[in-house]
Amino acid sequence: MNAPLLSVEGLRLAFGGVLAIDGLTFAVGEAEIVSVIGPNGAGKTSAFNCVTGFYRPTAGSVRLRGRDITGLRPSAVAALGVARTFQNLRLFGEMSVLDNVRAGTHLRIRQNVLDALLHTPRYRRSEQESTEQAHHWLDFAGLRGDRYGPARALPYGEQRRVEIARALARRPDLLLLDEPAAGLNHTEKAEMLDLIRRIREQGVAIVLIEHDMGLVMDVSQRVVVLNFGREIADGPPDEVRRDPEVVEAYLGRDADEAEIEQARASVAGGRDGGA
Ligand SMILES: Nc1ncnc2c1ncn2[C@@H]1O[C@H](COP(=O)(O)OP(=O)(O)OP(=O)(O)O)[C@@H](O)[C@H]1O
Repeated sequence: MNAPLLSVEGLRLAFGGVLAIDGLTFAVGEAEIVSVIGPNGAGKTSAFNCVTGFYRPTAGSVRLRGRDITGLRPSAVAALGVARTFQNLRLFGEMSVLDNVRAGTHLRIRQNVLDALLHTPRYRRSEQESTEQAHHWLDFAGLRGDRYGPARALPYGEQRRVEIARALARRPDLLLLDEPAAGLNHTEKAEMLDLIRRIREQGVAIVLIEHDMGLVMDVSQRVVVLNFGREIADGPPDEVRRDPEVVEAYLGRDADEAEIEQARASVAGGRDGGA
């Protein structure tokens, strides 16, 4: 049997005395969408940082198509086909929107220094190709704003699209999205849901951290739940949303009946369930 695209096994991460992740195991198949959910501080972003090489886990392994990538540098992980976005946007604010995305294409389009210095036809062709691809991914991400002005001038929701376009320009097999719908209004969230689905249709697998349960339950094939660094559930959305331990994690132990009902509705997602 083929190894899954991503497999995380027995991951642990300690910061001094704080155990941010305490034994996380999950796998992501090709073109699959897996969400990682959990209350604030549960360890979700830390898990992303371990997968993408920003943190070296204290124990456990991260494998990409069976190859051990634990502890590789972020650039090495990216070169193997893993792209990510950040909870707090990390665009080059003064750079044009187009150049931000062109920067994403440079992993794929190789240039050498001599070509660049001499502006050879080969260099001009590769620059042209990079620009065309950047436009393509900005179109794909549904950017409406000005592409030639500085990225920081775009509204927040548009900047999120640029960040995703830049990640896609790397042509990843696996994309990690850290709270892509945070701060978006209702219409923008619906468009984000559509974009995530279209990314998957391109054959890209997605790991999603997201607090909007409606979005998570709609788009995911599987949901992994973390609580205080510990994995408490891994299964299809329908199963996870009924799991009593998951409902409790979102609530605490001392909740009354009404609060439990409310949390159940929230984890259930759907029309009224957006967190
Ligand atoms: N660089 C760090 N140094 C020390 N502790 C950290 C560091 N990064 C995260 N932590 C701690 O690790 C735990 C998990 O944090 P993490 O940011 O991964 O949670 P999260 O589930 O992504 O939360 P949120 O939903 O609020 O983004 C928290 O207790 C946090 O305070």
